[in-house]
Amino acid sequence: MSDPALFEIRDLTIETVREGHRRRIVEGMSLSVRHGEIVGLVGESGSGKSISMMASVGLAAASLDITAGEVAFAGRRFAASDRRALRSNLSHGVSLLFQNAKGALSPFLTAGAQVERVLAGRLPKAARRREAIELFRVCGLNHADLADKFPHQISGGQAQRVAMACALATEPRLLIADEPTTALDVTTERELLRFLTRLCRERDLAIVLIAHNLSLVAEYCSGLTILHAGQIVERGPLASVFAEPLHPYTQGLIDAVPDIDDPHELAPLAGSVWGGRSDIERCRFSHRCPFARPDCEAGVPALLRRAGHEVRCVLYQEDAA
Ligand SMILES: Nc1ncnc2c1ncn2[C@@H]1O[C@H](COP(=O)(O)OP(=O)(O)OP(=O)(O)O)[C@@H](O)[C@H]1O
Repeated sequence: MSDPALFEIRDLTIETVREGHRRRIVEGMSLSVRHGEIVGLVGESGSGKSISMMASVGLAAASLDITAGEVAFAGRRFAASDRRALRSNLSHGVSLLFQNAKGALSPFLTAGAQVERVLAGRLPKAARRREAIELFRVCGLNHADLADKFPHQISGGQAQRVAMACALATEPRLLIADEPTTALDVTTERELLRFLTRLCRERDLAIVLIAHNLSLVAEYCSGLTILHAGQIVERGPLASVFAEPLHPYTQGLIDAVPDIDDPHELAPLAGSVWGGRSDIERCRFSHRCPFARPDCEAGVPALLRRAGHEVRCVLYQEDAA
């Protein structure tokens, strides 16, 4: 029997009302992560990655309507609309890591105090210093050198590691890392992601890695979900999606990745994420798709199993019949 999921989102739908019009910003989003697994959630800016993950832990803004969906964590199920139940049940097992830690850390607390402040939630005062030293070590930081420094006195990479130490201080089983390396240079980015991969193995920590950059995800994740305008267009084991990307959007994202062994002109994707018609149920990529045809706007294509993973595109509907 396969390992059951630690964390699962099923059919999450999020709506907003703007100028009297109801707008579905996430539609039927699902995602599953097993213990110790890293899965990537990829899509362009505005495609709904952050909002889906925030909603799944009860942190969606009050102005958003969670109209459908369920979240399961460590064997317990919750309605996705029950923000309070999600927050109180997931806050101990799930940590969040964002980009630009330097901006997110309190400028008035030293690096050591930031970590100890989180530890105060589960340890008596006397034990906090020892645990902070250990968390600094785990995150590749020297406590003696850095604990008394304020965020503006350390580098971006060090600040991100302090944020990671804060995230680990609650002993999470799942880390949601929302573009954690966007503000860092390429070398520090790789270092941090290698470090996260090691953590996964050593602590059985599961990670949802949110990213724009498909090449980054390709190196570190075992599963991949691709989101466009709030709809999943393709998902499955990373190796399978890369071996045979089926959706024109996935193909476009892959074509936009530079390849040192196969230099090619990078083709930016035409159009914008939310540029198409919003008054009908449709494939939300149709207005940008080079293969678009009338039935793309005749409803939302089903997610179908093809070539070892799943794809949502009318190009593959006929052979399903
Ligand atoms: N509180 C909110 N109220 C209304 N709309 C929102 C709210 N938060 C986000 N949105 C909209 O939801 C859509 C998805 O936003 P989201 O931040 O999830 O995108 P993303 O894929 O994470 O993008 P990025 O990579 O830039 O962070 C966007 O169109 C955004 O404008």
